[in-house]
Amino acid sequence: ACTMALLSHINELAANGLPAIRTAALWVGAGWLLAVLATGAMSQFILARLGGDLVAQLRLVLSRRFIDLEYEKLANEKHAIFGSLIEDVASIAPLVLVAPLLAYNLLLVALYAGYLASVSSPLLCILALFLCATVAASLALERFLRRRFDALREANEKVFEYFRYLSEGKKELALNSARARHVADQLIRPAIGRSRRLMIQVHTGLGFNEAWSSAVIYASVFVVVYVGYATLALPQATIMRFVIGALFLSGPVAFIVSAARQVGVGTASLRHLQRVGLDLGGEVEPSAPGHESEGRDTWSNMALRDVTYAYPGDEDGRIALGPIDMEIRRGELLFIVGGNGSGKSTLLLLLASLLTPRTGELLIDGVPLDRDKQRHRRRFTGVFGDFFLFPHVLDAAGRTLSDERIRNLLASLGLGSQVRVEQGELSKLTLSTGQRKRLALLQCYAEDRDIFFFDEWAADQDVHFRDYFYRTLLPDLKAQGKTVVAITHDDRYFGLADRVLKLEAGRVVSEWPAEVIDRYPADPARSSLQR
Ligand SMILES: Nc1ncnc2c1ncn2[C@@H]1O[C@H](COP(=O)(O)OP(=O)(O)OP(=O)(O)O)[C@@H](O)[C@H]1O
Repeated sequence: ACTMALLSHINELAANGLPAIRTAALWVGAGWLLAVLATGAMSQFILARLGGDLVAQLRLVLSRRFIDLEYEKLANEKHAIFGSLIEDVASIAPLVLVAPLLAYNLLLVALYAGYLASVSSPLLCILALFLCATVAASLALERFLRRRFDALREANEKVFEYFRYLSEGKKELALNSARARHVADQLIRPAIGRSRRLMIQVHTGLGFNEAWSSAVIYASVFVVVYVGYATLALPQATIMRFVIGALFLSGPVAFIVSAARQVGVGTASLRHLQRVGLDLGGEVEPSAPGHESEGRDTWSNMALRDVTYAYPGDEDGRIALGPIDMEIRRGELLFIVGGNGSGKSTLLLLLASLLTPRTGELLIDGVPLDRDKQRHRRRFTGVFGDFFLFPHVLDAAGRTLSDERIRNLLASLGLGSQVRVEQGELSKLTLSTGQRKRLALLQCYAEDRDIFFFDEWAADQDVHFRDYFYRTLLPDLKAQGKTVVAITHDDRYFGLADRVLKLEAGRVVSEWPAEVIDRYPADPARSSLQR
């Protein structure tokens, strides 16, 4: 409104010349200018706040969606999803920020159009024809470029995947210059080349659109002047007022056209997020409440019946596990053994309901686990083969463990002198692989859930600590009533288990009960076992 008033004042002076009291015209002009400045600054402040709020909300929603995303989805689209964390958030943020500015500029266009209608409706019709041509061309270009934007998004994903090779394979690349050259020349260079080509195509299209739009605006002003004099025989003052107004209008129109850039990149990222299962729509529900009040969990038997599993990423649909029938009894110490690729880790993920069986079902005390997977998952704590360490030590309810308790655990795991703790946060996670596994074990003790699982936990431990793990820690857990499922290749400790389940090519080939394990293998240390 202030800009409109300033425009009207300028037009008045341009058409009629200065009034008798010249200083009055000056003060009125200065007043409107100040008003434009003040309201402009205020609206920018409001827009900045709105933009900041929108970006914060976007980040919150995305992080919540990542947390809610099923592991199964993530496991098979790791690169795509990590790419989303980096690229999509970066390109959706400007899209979100541009939205209020678009609204603001659309409002300005509507106001200027209203003003121009009051000057001359026939001239506004001519201008509108040109603007419609610009909008139609922009929309057609958007449709044309949409596939290229998606292709650019995919090409960037490939580049990020190869960048990961650089950071995660740094040691291997430093040792092997031939591989480093292969990664640089055969992988990264072509991927960057493809991304560059697409980027040039997309941005040339957008640049052409911007150049076309400003040419159309100038053409429209030219035609307005020409038709105004030649055909409509309008007075000079009307044509001048209209031309000045049209030039004011060209600013917001140019902004709207140039916003197509952010909109194109941002919407390609939105489509990518949807493709990988991260829909930004809907509300962010508050975090699931603690489960301290759930009461005692009384399960006594957990079974897989006729279960098969095939990884979705596996194109030939190869069955990774099954058909399999097995059970876990509450309070037992179960070892799962078998060769590489026999399905041990997959079995563990199915038991914890992190993977969903393709056929068959998981039964808890004979009842199929259909709903409330979260509740079932809360029964488990453990160390995966590819575990991740968090610095904060939390109990099962998500409360920080006391520093004193953590220090005791660190000391019992032989890490007292290496890792310090302050307000439940470990000072250091960059340790040797074996030591990091001990920290992962510490987290399990902190969580203290019903079922402890270990995926070849002891493989990286020294002889002393491995012995301590099998002969002291596991029996202690069992004595506390915990159920322990351990994947292991350490056959000299098989005798400690209640049962040993052997897998081969995804199937259970043998199950040794305690009596048989007692005779196998011959272990001189067995005599010292409690059993
Ligand atoms: N993410 C995956 N995508 C496709 N196939 C997979 C995936 N993870 C495992 N597999 C396949 O599933 C089968 C079982 O794998 P799993 O990791 O369960 O074996 P494992 O017994 O734990 O092996 P290891 O002793 O080497 O850890 C294997 O044939 C493996 O190739």
